[in-house]
Amino acid sequence: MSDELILETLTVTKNFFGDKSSGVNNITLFIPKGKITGIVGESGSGKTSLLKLLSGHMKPDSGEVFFHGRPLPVRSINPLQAHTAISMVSQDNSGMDPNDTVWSNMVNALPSEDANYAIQKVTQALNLLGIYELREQPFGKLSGGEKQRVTIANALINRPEVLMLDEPFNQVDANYREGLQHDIRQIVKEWGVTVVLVSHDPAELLSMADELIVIKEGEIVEHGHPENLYHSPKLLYTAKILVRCTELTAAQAKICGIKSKRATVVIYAEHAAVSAIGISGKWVVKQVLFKGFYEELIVERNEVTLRVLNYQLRKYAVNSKVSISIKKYYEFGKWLG
Ligand SMILES: Nc1ncnc2c1ncn2[C@@H]1O[C@H](COP(=O)(O)OP(=O)(O)OP(=O)(O)O)[C@@H](O)[C@H]1O
Repeated sequence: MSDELILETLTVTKNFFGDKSSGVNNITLFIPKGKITGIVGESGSGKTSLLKLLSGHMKPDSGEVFFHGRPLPVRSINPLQAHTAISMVSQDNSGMDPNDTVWSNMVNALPSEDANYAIQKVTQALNLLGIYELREQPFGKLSGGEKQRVTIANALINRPEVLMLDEPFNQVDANYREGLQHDIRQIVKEWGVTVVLVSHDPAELLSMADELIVIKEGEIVEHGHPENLYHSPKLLYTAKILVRCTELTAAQAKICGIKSKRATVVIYAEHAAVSAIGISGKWVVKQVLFKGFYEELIVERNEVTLRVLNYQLRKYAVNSKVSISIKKYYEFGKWLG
């Protein structure tokens, strides 16, 4: 059964300088209802522009955005029902007054002047994100992570159908980040809210998103289920964004024992195994990066540098000689770059 769609774009283009060098170009996409769609791409590829177009914050030069199958007009001073159904959390917490308390900030954002209604809504939203105790704090005095929680609570206050999140976890430490990710997944499950998530963190996108859209120079270049994109990327660009990997030329790949006629060979860190014994032992450990329950080794041979995962902690010291075996590799032609 195919997913019900909530947002669609049809050949949407928005350029800032009259040519294709900025913004987004000719984008047709479908956002499934009640799912988390992740948008990934290098810096400046057009992710935020796309969110603004999808939420009616920006008018396309051409093409159309549809919400529930109907054209979505650009926002004006009096927002339409469709606009209140789409809530956006931007990177800069804009819209929050740093000198005002969390409570006042949130009450002020509500359209109704009914005090009981406001108390109920704000209390609900703060509890949802587990931050009711922050209500009397000035927004500007909160930590980065607390600010993010408040901004997300504020965006959820009117129970939107779609929540757009533009790098919502970038100021948050690892523990807090996981808690916030968990809460958002819970809200998606319980409310059936649709999330569109822009992030630079591949681990976050792979674990949170149901669908991933890869964007490059303002165009969608690949899309699909995160697991499929991780294991079978069509483009080198996608592999480099999502995976801890090493990119080699065909000549460099030869040093790893790989014969390839393609322009580029990519080796994922988890597909290279290290051992202290073996016929070659020609690789030298250059760096040992402690990662908790595993290490990432940077090994070198004839100026070829590889990233390798190692689960036998402290087994290999810097400058020791090791053997490397490659279990799997990916080849990319020039035209797929
Ligand atoms: N209001 C604007 N005026 C002029 N150029 C803009 C404007 N907004 C975006 N751009 C340009 O359009 C391109 C895409 O920008 P956008 O912010 O959408 O990228 P992004 O993928 O979100 O980047 P990042 O990951 O760095 O946040 C960039 O070259 C940017 O400079």
